[in-house]
Amino acid sequence: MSKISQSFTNHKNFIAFVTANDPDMETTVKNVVALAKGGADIVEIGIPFSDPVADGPVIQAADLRALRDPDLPIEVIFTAVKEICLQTAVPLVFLVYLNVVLQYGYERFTADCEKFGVDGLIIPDLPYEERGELVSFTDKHGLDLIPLITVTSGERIALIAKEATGFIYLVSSLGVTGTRESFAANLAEVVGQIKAVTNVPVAIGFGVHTADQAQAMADLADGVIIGSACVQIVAENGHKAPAKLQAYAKEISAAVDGVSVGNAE
Ligand SMILES: O=P(O)(O)OC[C@@H](O)[C@@H](O)c1c[nH]c2ccccc12
Repeated sequence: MSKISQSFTNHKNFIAFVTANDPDMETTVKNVVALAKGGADIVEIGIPFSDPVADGPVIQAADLRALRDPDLPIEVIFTAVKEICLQTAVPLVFLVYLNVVLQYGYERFTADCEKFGVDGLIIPDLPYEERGELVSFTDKHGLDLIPLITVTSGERIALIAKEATGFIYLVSSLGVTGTRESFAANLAEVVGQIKAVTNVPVAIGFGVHTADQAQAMADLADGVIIGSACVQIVAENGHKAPAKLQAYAKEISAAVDGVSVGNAE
């Protein structure tokens, strides 16, 4: 069992997201460590990208801040990962657009993930049909390739779920990342469809920001993912973000931990 799926054993997960190099790499390292200290069970690190099509305004703005230095080499992000791993054992996932991985090269990218301590990848613009080639490399290097499932995918749900490792990222509602007040009405039903074909844990993301919402999502599934709300804390607090993120993670993980594991099984 992978380090990522293991983290769901007997326990609902809070998965946090921050963009790398926002506002700088040193703060990113501190932010990830602070989220883990506050109780985040997994941390997603976003690799900044010039055309983040799945992202709403908050994460787009973070990408712009991170890319003010347009030649940010991926190597710098790998070095930061190594630094993070010296300070915390929290599983790490890269949220990365396909073009970045293609440019760096499938073998080199996945080998470096293994070498520096990344446990999984989420590639929002990688279509299910095109994951085959990459899977041979993620398998070779012990990485989970975490698929996104949307509530509209109908019969595709079973197809995608069956191949998943690590966890399944269930997108709470159509559109781009960013905080919301309501979610697709049939989330429980979709979780049921996924559970019918796989034991891989399901975490729900897109739009969640309050402790109450996090609790409701953890109640429906095995975990909850929060991105834009964390990134907004970074935007508002800059170098002082680590302490604020730690406090926020503490509040969210208390809400998520309060949900008993029997749900959504
Ligand atoms: O920002 P939100 O609405 O809390 O959603 C999580 C999300 O930020 C994170 O998982 C993510 C960041 N960029 C993405 C692109 C596609 C899918 C998911 C993501």
